[in-house]
Amino acid sequence: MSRAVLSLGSNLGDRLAYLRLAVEGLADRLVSVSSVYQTRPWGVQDQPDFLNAVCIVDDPEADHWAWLRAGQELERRAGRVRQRRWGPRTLDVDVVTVDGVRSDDPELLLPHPGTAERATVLIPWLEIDPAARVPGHGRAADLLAALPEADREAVTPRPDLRLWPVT
Ligand SMILES: Nc1ncnc2c1ncn2[C@@H]1O[C@H](COP(=O)(O)OP(=O)(O)OP(=O)(O)O)[C@@H](O)[C@H]1O
Ligand SMILES: Nc1nc2c(c(=O)[nH]1)N=C(CO)CN2
Repeated sequence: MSRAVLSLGSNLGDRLAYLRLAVEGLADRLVSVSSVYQTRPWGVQDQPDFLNAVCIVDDPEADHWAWLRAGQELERRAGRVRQRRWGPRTLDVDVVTVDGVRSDDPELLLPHPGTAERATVLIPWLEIDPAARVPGHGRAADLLAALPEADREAVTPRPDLRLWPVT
């Protein structure tokens, strides 16, 4: 069994449609999907706000590389053009964790290196798994509590945007 946590983000075009495309592409492996959050950009700040969400997926056949490929295939379907690091994108799928796997291969770093500092990942993840842990870093709830208040305030729930189920 392989259970992965995937972070979804979009800040170009029809952002909700791109997040839905990702969730629909994962539908047969979905365990749970967070609400949608509107988030101020970190990294490169002169770009539009993101919509972010996190989903938990499960597939007995999939190893961590399979989850990376699945995410990249979804980005391809969303017509993602790889431009600058941390820049705007139609769809970003990051593999946050896969079970307790640790990897320092630059093609697939696990857990995803930004996780412990990103309220945009921790808040949606904790919504669907309050006991979440980042391998090597501890409880997601403690990591979130240690972030500056401004980081947490930059993440706003958007209950008006339904991601899953779509109907
Ligand atoms: N855990 C991971 N999830 C997704 N991609 C990863 C992961 N670890 C390494 N990568 C690699 O990162 C590259 C994609 O980076 P990308 O352009 O999406 O970075 P970014 O989204 O701008 O920044 P960040 O990864 O810090 O969010 C791919 O080549 C992929 O192989
Ligand atoms: N708020 C927010 N900012 C970002 C995000 C993201 O998903 N949400 N992703 C980035 C590239 O990985 C860069 N900046």
